[in-house]
Amino acid sequence: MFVPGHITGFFRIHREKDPLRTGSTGVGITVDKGVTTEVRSGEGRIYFNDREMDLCPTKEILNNMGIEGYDVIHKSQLPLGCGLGVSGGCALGCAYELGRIMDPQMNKLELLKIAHISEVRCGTGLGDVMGQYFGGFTIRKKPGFPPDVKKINIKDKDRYYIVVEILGKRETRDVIEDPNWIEKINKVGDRLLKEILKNPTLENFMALSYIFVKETGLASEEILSLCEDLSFSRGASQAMLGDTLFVLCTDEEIKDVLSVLKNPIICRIYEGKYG
Ligand SMILES: Nc1ncnc2c1ncn2[C@@H]1O[C@H](COP(=O)(O)OP(=O)(O)OP(=O)(O)O)[C@@H](O)[C@H]1O
Ligand SMILES: CC(C)(CO)[C@@H](O)C(=O)[O-]
Repeated sequence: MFVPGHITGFFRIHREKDPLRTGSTGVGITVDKGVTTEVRSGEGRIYFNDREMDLCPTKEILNNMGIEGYDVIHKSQLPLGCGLGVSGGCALGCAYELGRIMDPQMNKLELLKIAHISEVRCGTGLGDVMGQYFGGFTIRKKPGFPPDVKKINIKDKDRYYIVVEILGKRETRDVIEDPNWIEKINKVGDRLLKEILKNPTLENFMALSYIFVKETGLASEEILSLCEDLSFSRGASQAMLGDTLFVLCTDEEIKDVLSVLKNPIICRIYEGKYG
């Protein structure tokens, strides 16, 4: 099954003892590049782009669902650890494929729940699977489970591109479990969430995402400087939580956007839903 990549522009961390109540509020968007997951009879091995790997969320789901005798095969168009929600895509894909084997009638929200818990336990995500489940441009109004997600209709979706440039890797866990970062993220994230709800447009999402990375200090100098160079586009910011730039632009702007970047990945907005 294909699960799209997900980019969070800004967020707030909510941490509780119960992993179901732990999560993030915030805003993100799914793109048409992502992860495809298959399961085959095997010995519980996990493969990511043909490499055997102990990928924490996938392993957690295999253990949680207590299903034996299968290997999980992830093929991803995007790398892990770059703020593109790839670990969440692996988690949701794995839960769905195992669910299909265990009980084809299994409630999809139950599978989303299993994927969310695995992301929280591994420290690899707080809200990506929610955005991936609903698809498109989403505002996560409440953290964790059950999801309270507002899906925003995008007028003229096909006019837009999301262009991504990966500059490096960053482990999500190093940020979301650090009290100093949590304090900064939550202060700014709370305020911006109120702002987006007043005017939930893609352009406002990009503008607020840029304010978020500037005010929290999460962006590198290189990314901030690229964002300045891309000010002619519909907006540019850093994908949470990676050393990755993302840009919103239209057909008319894309040529100039690409001329600023070295290794751009050109994506479209993906609005498919899994529920
Ligand atoms: N070779 C590897 N073997 C095992 N685990 C790996 C390997 N490479 C990466 N990982 C794991 O993959 C996970 C990547 O999670 P992370 O949340 O940082 O990335 P992401 O989901 O792609 O991005 P984000 O959550 O920021 O959108 C981490 O748990 C990391 O330890
Ligand atoms: C924590 C996070 C930014 C990591 O990708 C994401 O899971 C989110 O928005 O909750």
